[in-house]
Amino acid sequence: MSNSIRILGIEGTAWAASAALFDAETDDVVIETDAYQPESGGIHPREASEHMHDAIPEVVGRVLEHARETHDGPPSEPPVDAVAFSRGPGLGPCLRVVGTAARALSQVLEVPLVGVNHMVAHLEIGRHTSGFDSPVCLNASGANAHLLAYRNGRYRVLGETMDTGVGNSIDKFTRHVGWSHPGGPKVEEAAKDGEYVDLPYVVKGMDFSFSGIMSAAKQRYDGVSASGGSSDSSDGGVPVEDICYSLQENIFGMLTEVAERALSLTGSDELVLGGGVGRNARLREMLAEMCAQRGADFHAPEPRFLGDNAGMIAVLGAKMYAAGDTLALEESRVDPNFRPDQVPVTWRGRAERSEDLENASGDVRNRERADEPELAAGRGAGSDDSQVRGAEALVDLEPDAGRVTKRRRAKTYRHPALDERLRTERTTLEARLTSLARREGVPTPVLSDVDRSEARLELEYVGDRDLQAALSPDRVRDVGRHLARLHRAGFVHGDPTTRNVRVDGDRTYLIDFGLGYHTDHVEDYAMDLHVFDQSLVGTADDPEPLREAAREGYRDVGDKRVLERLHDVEGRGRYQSDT
Ligand SMILES: C[C@@H](O)[C@H](NC(=O)OP(=O)(O)OC[C@H]1O[C@@H](n2cnc3c(N)ncnc32)[C@H](O)[C@@H]1O)C(=O)O
Ligand SMILES: Nc1ncnc2c1ncn2[C@@H]1O[C@H](COP(=O)(O)OP(=O)(O)OP(=O)(O)O)[C@@H](O)[C@H]1O
Ligand SMILES: [Fe+2]
Repeated sequence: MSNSIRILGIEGTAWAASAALFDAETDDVVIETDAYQPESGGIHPREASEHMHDAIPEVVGRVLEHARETHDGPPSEPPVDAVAFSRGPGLGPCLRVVGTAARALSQVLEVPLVGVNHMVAHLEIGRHTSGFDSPVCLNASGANAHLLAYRNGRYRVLGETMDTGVGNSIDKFTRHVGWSHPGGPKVEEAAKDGEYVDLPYVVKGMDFSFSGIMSAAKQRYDGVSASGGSSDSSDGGVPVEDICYSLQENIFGMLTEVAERALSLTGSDELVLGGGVGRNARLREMLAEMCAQRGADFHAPEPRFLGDNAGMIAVLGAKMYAAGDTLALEESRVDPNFRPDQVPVTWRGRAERSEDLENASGDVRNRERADEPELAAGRGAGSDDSQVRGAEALVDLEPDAGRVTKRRRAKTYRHPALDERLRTERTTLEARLTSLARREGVPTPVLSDVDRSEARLELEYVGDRDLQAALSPDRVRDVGRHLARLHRAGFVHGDPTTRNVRVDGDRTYLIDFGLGYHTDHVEDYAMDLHVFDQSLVGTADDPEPLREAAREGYRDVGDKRVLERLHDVEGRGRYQSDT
């Protein structure tokens, strides 16, 4: 391998026609971007692909010219070592233009082709610029929103949006109020003059959904109450700046909460942010504050690396190229539904620590660690044996007295009104559903005291370990049965992870019902099971037998329509076009 790698990156999944040159020796990234601006409405796939068709050759031409000017070798040598391009996810018509351009360039320049997953690139650019070794990543982009963490050769999706991406949701609201695309920056600007109004807030384990909050936002703007009736104020609706402010508080509060839950579940103390919505200062502020309070490190790349850009494609392309991860022309098809967990991660570890890339990184701290650390059970910073810090609460453990005290402390990153509402609601629900579950034959701790105003619960100490530390098919099957019993009784747990199950020999107890709620929708039951399934995938070395056991247990007691729906939930491609 040569002692310096130079990669031409090409991006064009939706709106950014972009090319970049990454020089691994100097760590320089030169990016040329030509943005597609719809004349009205959101992104039209056909118009966007026409933009790619015109703009990609131009941005590539400029970057190649720069590559030639800065190339040391003889003019007969190609000015770059490989061409990297976004293979997906994205809009099919756009991806095809980019794929065709990349293939042609690789043939003309006689250099290999590297096919990059755009979402993994959003993550890896943060890992590259921070020097973090194994961070949790929050991707907050237009068409996506998800949490990723590395485990056993893949980036696992720990949690994601159950409907549209975060940026697209915001853009739909701004279209409704007549603002031009993209809406995100306009919401950020308007929010500066806003005050807080109540809007829905939906997280399910580490998954979340935006559809409810978005339709409520539109209705309140229009002056229609959620029940369909009277006006919100005399001039028709809630002032738009109040809605923008509150949208940011709730949506970014949700993203920050799930990010904290992912840090807690994985035991990681590093978070990176990726995606265009990451340009929002309020989102970055919330994430930074949450991390500071947990004693975790937070990193957001500079703005040019957050929104779609070819720089991130070139940087990940260089790592893949160094690992020998190139594509033959005949297997270089684009994939509009390319999920990040489909990508075999070839470049981490030995290949990445090749001298070239090691020297190239601006900040090399943490790079020396011997092996890839596995995701570990996390007890949170500063805890000792008698106190556990969960993602939400501080739990004092008194096993000898057979008692635990759980306090939901204020989260200062959240708006105080929202924080108060969530803590009271969840404490009340946890008390009610913990008892209700036991009546349905599901082992849970007995509740001895509740103080709603202090968001404090006193509960029986149960089990001697978390399921996370004692995974077995029998126990997991038991949990499958428990969930089916709850669902038969018309409610969900809301956060059934391997840390919210306590184990005592063969017996398994469900704890932490604060995200539960009453519902008769098959979709909600399937989601509950999906959260458990995701937590098995996120924490077990060999999750398959456990996932099967969970389904078996559920099948013993529950409604098979829920398992059928689970299959749909899992198969749903989350990439949705914006139109
Ligand atoms: C697959 C790919 O095409 C797609 N890319 C994408 O969505 O572009 P990206 O640049 O990551 O994000 C654009 C979104 O980012 C939002 N955005 C940009 N600046 C913002 C800001 N200051 N506040 C809030 N949202 C912002 C825009 O409104 C828009 O919805 C993706 O990564 O999901
Ligand atoms: N009743 C109990 N008996 C024994 N241990 C408990 C009990 N309740 C909680 N714990 C311990 O404390 C940990 C955190 O509790 P809990 O899940 O209720 O808090 P949390 O902040 O909601 O956590 P998270 O949101 O991360 O799931 C549990 O994983 C478990 O190890
Ligand atoms: Fe993107």
